[in-house]
Amino acid sequence: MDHRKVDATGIELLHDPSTNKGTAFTEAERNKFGLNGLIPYALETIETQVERVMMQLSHKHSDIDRFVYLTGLLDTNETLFYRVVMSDPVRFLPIIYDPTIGEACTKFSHIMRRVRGVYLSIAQKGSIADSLSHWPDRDIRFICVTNGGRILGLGDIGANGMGIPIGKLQLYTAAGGVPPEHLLPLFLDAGTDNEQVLTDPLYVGLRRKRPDTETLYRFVDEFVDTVQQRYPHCCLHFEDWTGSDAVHLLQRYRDRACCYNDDIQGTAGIALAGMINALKIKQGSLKDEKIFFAGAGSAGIGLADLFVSELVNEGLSREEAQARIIMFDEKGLLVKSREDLFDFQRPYAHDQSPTSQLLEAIKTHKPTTLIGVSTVGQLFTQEVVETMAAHNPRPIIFALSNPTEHAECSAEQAYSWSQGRAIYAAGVQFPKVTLHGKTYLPGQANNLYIFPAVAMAINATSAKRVPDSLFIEAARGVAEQVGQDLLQQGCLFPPQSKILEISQNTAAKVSKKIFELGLSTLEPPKDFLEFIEKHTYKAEYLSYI
Ligand SMILES: NC(=O)C1=CN([C@@H]2O[C@H](COP(=O)(O)OP(=O)(O)OC[C@H]3O[C@@H](n4cnc5c(N)ncnc54)[C@H](OP(=O)(O)O)[C@@H]3O)[C@@H](O)[C@H]2O)C=CC1
Ligand SMILES: CC(=O)C(=O)O
Ligand SMILES: [Mg+2]
Repeated sequence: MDHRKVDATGIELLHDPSTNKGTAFTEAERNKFGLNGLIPYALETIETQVERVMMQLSHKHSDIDRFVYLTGLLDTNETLFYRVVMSDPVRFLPIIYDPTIGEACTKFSHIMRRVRGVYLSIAQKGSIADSLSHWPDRDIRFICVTNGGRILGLGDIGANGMGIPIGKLQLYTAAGGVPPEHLLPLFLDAGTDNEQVLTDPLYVGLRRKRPDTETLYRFVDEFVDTVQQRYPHCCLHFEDWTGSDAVHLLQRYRDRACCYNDDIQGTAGIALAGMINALKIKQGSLKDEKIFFAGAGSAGIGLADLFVSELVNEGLSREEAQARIIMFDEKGLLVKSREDLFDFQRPYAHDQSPTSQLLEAIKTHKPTTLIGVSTVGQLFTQEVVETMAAHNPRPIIFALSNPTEHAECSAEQAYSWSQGRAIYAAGVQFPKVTLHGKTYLPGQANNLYIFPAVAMAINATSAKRVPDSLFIEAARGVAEQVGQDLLQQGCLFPPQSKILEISQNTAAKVSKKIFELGLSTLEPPKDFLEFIEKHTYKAEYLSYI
């Protein structure tokens, strides 16, 4: 058993979830650390403790109850929490993450028991350094930060959105093997425009409307500067910001800080992985795809930009690549004559006639791929899917919006409305579908395959920056781990039962790229997988000295 030096004793040791082992403290530890009398007599193994957790979970009747129970476990015994979750990722990822986390966020202020992470409010602007200094002096390597501006497809839910950084960082460990002591979830509270939230008597955030963009960005500047001073090796992970802020803040910091935006870059990575494998199924090439995006926000733009980069890698000019992409938002097609577009949307506004009708736009443009990043559940109606199937022998349809009720169409709808011809994936894991005797296995096109692996690579290499090319590498790494057996059933992504192993393989590839790009000052390892494995967290109790 590996050793760990601890300073705490007695109750303090038991009440710190990162040191607590409960009934698994050994006799020697009980004697040495003043634990006798504080723990029942039995000396248990972690396996027995897992058995007890599973038994308690079997008495819960809904996923939100299981979420609350597991959150309580994390607050009590971190090692046991990760041991349970990592023992069966297929069962537990949908509980601690998407889709249950969507419900947990909407109820965040109501189900809250113990606070987790750091909350910095714009009301305390000017004193961020002081507030951040209250967090224990730890080697923080990653901060996942949101302002709750666009949580999944749920819109602005203010401080209730803190559930997302907490959940994303749990996946860093459970799916990517990044040690939990390096992780800090953080909420930048600049208010909310959501009236229902503002008038909820139990709401835990700042009760005021969001400020103008300039005021918000000055607040974020102060935050980024403070983090760089206090945690010089920290990578900032931006998550679920309002679309235009997400894109603009990434542009603002990407060249001067180690940071990335998961909705923009991580989502693009998983969509590219899906596309690589969809093209294997239809035996096509990316150059021949005409890609239609329903949604032109942070995820849509991130995907479009990464596809363009990949097409440029394949020899197309940037303009030729951009011409293969059509975008459609709440107001309709992105066309040159529109005056309401953001700078980052303009490259995708073509010289076309405007329309606000999705079906009409799809009929006119006859795309080969349709990607939903609109936040709008059921946007892909039967007619939309049938039109895609009428123009394409194998239409590619990705319904990426989360959680489940926000998916643009379900797996069953996509397969049945296309007579089983759609190559389909969604942001959530839909169950398999049997149609006319054939079984289809929809994959989960979720950035969960990308951000834990990229984070692990950044952690192991101490990378200084996080360029888009790392996400292209991650996409290739994920795509190549999907066997022919899965592709034959229409599944574009690797099995989540092996998520840690998959992330390690992906991280090995990404870390090699980090060294090639000169983004790490460490000595490159001979064996990248072994290098990643050495950095991987194991949910095992250490022996305390
Ligand atoms: N599967 C995954 O891994 C991921 C999934 N997502 C999901 O993608 C969705 C979008 O995220 P994100 O891009 O960050 O959000 P944004 O708010 O930045 O963008 C949403 C976009 O959808 C457009 N839109 C709204 N209503 C419609 C409509 N009826 N028809 C067409 N477009 C519409 C908006 O237009 P306008 O600006 O005009 O309102 C905007 O362009 C979310 O539901 C999120 O859960 C995000 C990241 C990862
Ligand atoms: C998965 C994710 O990041 C989102 O839906 O925003
Ligand atoms: Mg997100």
